[in-house]
Amino acid sequence: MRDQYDRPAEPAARAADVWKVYGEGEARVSALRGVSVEFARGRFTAIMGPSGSGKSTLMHCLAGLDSVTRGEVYIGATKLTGLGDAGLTKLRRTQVGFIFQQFNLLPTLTAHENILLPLAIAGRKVDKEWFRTVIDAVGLGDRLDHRPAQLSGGQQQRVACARALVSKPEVIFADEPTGNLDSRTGAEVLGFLRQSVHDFGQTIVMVTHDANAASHADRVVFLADGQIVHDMANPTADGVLDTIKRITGER
Ligand SMILES: Nc1ncnc2c1ncn2[C@@H]1O[C@H](COP(=O)(O)OP(=O)(O)OP(=O)(O)O)[C@@H](O)[C@H]1O
Repeated sequence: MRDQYDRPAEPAARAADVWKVYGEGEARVSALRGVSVEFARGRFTAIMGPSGSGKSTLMHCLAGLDSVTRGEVYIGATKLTGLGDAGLTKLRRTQVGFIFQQFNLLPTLTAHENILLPLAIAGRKVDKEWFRTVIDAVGLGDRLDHRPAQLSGGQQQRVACARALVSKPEVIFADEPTGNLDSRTGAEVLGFLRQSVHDFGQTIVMVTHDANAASHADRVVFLADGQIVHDMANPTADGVLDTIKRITGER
């Protein structure tokens, strides 16, 4: 079945009763305790919660960067749990895009080369028209030959956004994408992420501590102590702040 945008109807990513336990004995930590959540296609979702609530663990499990102790994870129709290392590597290369707080660009490569690196590694052909569309959207046309050190933080993060988008992944996972940017530049990057959801139907899941950043999303999922404690549609910064205060107060 497909939806009105001709996208498959299943969620872009899904966790079903996921548990993640680190360590043993005295050092045992249950970072995720029975998390079930679906991320609809073409939506921008923020994950929030106090420090240590399991946000990064959930993102890493969803992206196939970490294994789950119990439960199941899907990217599109692909079940990650049970895929071997080779299968997971292929999935991460073809179906998942990443945006990190520290940009994670290779310093010796130009913006152009950085953007195309994941496709080169995966041995995939470049769709030139799509590449142009992405470059125009992030507004990097005149910076493509620059190396990261010759770009501002905001420009570097836009290169990272283009790198994530160019392979048309099922989901882009963004880990504190504005954490290293001032508020104006951060807002530009968030505006661009929002636009890629609206214009290209991209699915984005973003971990953030910033209520203002979360208010750019369609939905905010709140974690506390490894469990989902609240799910908010059409968030406002004030609504997000109130919820965070309530969750922190209840702990
Ligand atoms: N590799 C690991 N080994 C042992 N414990 C871990 C490991 N990774 C995370 N944890 C623990 O799991 C819990 C959840 O951590 P996680 O990093 O997912 O939280 P978070 O919400 O992303 O926190 P923050 O906002 O501080 O980044 C914490 O108690 C943390 O100490």
